[in-house]
Amino acid sequence: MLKMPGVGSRYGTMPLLRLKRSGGGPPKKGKVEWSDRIGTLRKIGAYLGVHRKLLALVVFMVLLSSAAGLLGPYLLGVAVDTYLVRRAGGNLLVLLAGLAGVYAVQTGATLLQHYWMIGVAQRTVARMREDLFAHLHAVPIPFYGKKQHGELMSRLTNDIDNVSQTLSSSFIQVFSGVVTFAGMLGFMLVLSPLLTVISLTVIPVMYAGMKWITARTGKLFREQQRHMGELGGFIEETISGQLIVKSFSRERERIAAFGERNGRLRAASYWAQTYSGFVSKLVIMLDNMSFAVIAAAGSLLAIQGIVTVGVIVTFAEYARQFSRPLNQLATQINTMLSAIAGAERAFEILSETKESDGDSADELAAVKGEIEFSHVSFAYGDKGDTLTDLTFRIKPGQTVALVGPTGAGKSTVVQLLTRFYEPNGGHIRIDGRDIRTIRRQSLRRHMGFVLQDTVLFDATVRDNIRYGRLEATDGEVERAAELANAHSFIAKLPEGYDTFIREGGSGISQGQKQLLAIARAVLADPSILILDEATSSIDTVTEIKIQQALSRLMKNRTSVVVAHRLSTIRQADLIVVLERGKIAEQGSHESLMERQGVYWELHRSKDG
Ligand SMILES: Nc1ncnc2c1ncn2[C@@H]1O[C@H](COP(=O)(O)OP(=O)(O)OP(=O)(O)O)[C@@H](O)[C@H]1O
Repeated sequence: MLKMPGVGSRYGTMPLLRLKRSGGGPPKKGKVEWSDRIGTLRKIGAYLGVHRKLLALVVFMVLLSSAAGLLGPYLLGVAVDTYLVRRAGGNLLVLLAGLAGVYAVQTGATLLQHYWMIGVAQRTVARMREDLFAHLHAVPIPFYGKKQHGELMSRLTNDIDNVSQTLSSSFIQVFSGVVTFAGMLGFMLVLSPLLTVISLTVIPVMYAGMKWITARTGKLFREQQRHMGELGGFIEETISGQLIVKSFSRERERIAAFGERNGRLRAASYWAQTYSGFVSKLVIMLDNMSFAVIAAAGSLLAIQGIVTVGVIVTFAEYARQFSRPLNQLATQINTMLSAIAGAERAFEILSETKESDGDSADELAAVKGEIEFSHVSFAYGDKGDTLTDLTFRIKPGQTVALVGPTGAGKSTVVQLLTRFYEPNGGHIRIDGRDIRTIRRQSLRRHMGFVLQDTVLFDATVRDNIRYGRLEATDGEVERAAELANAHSFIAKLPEGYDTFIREGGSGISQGQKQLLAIARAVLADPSILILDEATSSIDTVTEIKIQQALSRLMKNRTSVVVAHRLSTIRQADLIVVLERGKIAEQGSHESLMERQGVYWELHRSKDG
């Protein structure tokens, strides 16, 4: 059966019964290098750079709100000294109005910075998602065979979501934390260097505590994301493979295997959350400590007349806010580390090499349809040769049937012809031209596929057929369905051509799906047809309909058939019999029967 790795036969390629996985996701690194993180930050920076102007506005608003936040406590201190301590005259109302104004500016600036930053963040992650999605279409097909689909989905959703949340809030918080802290320090130094030094004594304790925590949380968040991806992959696999799970009564094993993965995610999340939770507790404790230190030291200094009561009020107010920027820094650094971990996983996809056509490859104009394999050899990775020295040729409009036992290499021939894989030796030519010199998209545009496992999208029957040629009119779609013998069953559907097909075509039989696939190919009208005959038993009436439709489709069209039905094989112009990757024999049905070789044996056993 023709299997596009991870794309074609769902059940065929799925490791459903493999209970112990070595783990999906990126290879586990012992230590996260800062250079890796900086690389990721640079990439995020490049995305953010597009919104420079909005970011500049955000930065301005952060500066404004931080400045207002600093000015408030200072004015409060002045008020205390002026009106309470010295009982000096003056207009208290003006000062209070000034204070109200400062806090109003702070609130306004905070709201605006939030509003603009969300705009930047959402646009940035939307572009990341788009780039990732586009890149998924640019990577070669073997990539999909290596990755769990749900795990890939998790990178596009969970991981990007993490980046989105961080950009929306953490960025501002960290920046304003730094600005506020620096400003506060400046103010404090001007007011009383001695009290400043005393208040800062808690910082080394805080720093040591934070360092201890963040060293653990970064790694734990990566683990958490990795396990989340793995679990996502497992869920996706289970949902799409429910039929197989149920047919083999493997529900219990499946649930147990889920439990194992869920347990790993729980453990990773538990420790990640626990450690990151420590941060805020630590900060509150230090906050109280610094308040106590300022109150005690400040009172002593005030008694000696070194500082005024107003300065203590300002310091105490700062002390209350002191921990806020540091807290923000610390907690947000955790969130940011988690987001960087997510971004790293997302960018990992972007760093996958794209399917490259090479500089010399160009478009393929009209195709007559001659196909030639000349001494073609191929191996999947460093496994031994899957195909060895394949040579055969068909003229335009002819049909070649690939036959042979399972695993002989029939599908691999098709994978090479479509350039999903490249041969290690020999040449494949279409109309005498080596396909390596043809752009993949251009090559595939001349090909039509009718595969065993027809993939239908969540769309109407009409649009599913139209997938063959997007600009086709409704009339052309219906004409194609008629030629494909699909019209009569479509007409009986509740809403005819406008019936919506859900979840890959549930509610439509296997045979009907094939008829739709044939209609798609009829509409696409390709020069070369790639056909993977269904092995599954289909009722006789539908079988006849499919046969009829296929004969119409194959007429005057070069066809490469991974053949299972004797009728198709018999009518083929050339039968290539494969055995363990080599051509055992080739020729027409009559000539091969006459030889009484492998084909003759195969034919006899099928007949019997
Ligand atoms: N993506 C892959 N990676 C590694 N090995 C593969 C891959 N696809 C197929 N193979 C191996 O290559 C050999 C030929 O496989 P292929 O699918 O071409 O056989 P086939 O004749 O089409 O079989 P069937 O009739 O069962 O579909 C098999 O041994 C198979 O295990």
